[in-house]
Amino acid sequence: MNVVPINTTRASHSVSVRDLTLSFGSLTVLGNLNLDIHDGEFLVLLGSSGCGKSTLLNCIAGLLEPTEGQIFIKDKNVTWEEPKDRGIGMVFQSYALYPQMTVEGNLSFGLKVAGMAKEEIAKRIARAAEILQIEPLLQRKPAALSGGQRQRVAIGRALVRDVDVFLFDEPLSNLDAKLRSELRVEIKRLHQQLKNTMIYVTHDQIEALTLADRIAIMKSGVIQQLADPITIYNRPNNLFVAGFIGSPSMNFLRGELVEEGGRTVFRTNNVSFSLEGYETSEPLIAGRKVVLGVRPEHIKVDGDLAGEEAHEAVVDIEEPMGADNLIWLKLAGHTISVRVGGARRYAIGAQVRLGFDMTMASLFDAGTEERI
Ligand SMILES: Nc1ncnc2c1ncn2[C@@H]1O[C@H](COP(=O)(O)OP(=O)(O)OP(=O)(O)O)[C@@H](O)[C@H]1O
Repeated sequence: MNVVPINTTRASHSVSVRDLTLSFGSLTVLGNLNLDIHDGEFLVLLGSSGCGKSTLLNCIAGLLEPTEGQIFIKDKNVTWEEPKDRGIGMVFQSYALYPQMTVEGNLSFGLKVAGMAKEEIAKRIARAAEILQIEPLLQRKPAALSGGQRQRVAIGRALVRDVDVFLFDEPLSNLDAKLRSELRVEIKRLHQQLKNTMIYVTHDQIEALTLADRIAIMKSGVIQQLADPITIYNRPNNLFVAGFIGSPSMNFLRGELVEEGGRTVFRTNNVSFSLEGYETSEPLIAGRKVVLGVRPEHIKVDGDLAGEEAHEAVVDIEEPMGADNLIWLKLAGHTISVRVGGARRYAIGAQVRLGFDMTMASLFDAGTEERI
């Protein structure tokens, strides 16, 4: 008889959240939430303000005690462990540096308190300073640092602790746009270099799409979809995810599935759209009220069309954005946006022909709002 050791049947999880419920009095912020984060994974918790992402991160960090459920880090049940005993390092939106200490003092403080040997502390600070390129700043105090430099020091403080898991709570949201994109690239490089598990909270979809191995997109304390960024972008689970990700937003057309010439087509305001190329494992049954979602870059205009079905539309307004030109058009009683190359310009009122790339479209049930 073959005996399979229990732990070989389980995937390697760095962090596991099991049936987590967190309530503040009568307000349940997280209800029965489950999430497994792989070893070395960069997981982004994404959602709008108040959806519970910081609450989830704080439960993992040990800053909030779950009402129910358990949390495992590296297969150890840490539900009742102190934050300092969880093998985590946390980086917050506010840098929380000690103003009276130098950068070096800030980096070494926690290690000194933990009683670490001087040589080991020096070694760790040198390594962190090199990785984060803050060597020239070590003797400065936080007041003499820019926001980006302060946040690097805050990351350094987590780095010197040599933790298994990094937790980031909107670390870039206090920085201006340019710094934010620079530090975003650095955090990505840091992850590629260290290969630690990182859990990163943000409401910024660009941060989520660019940094994440997987995104957990949340609404009202519930994970709506957990998948890699391309899947989230191209095959959103439901209307909420489809509308949250993408800028400008996906175009949504409300209508109905109808039978026409032996095929099921999408019909809205008396205009029919072929669904040829749309992939689904469900049968498309006539009579169902649906929402058709198409991203602005998945609509072909005039010369891009290659003999597929096309519809007349009228240019309403255009927004040139340099590399791209976003045109807003009236089509079948809807206003939709289409992304074309920056060099292509359209006169207001011009008539164009549009074709939807149904292989990239999304169809949702109008009632449940779930993907078909
Ligand atoms: N200590 C608390 N007492 C009562 N309610 C709280 C407490 N902390 C958070 N909440 C509530 O829990 C919900 C989730 O808050 P949380 O901070 O997790 O949201 P978030 O998604 O991180 O949003 P943000 O991006 O604004 O921080 C909110 O409705 C918030 O008002």
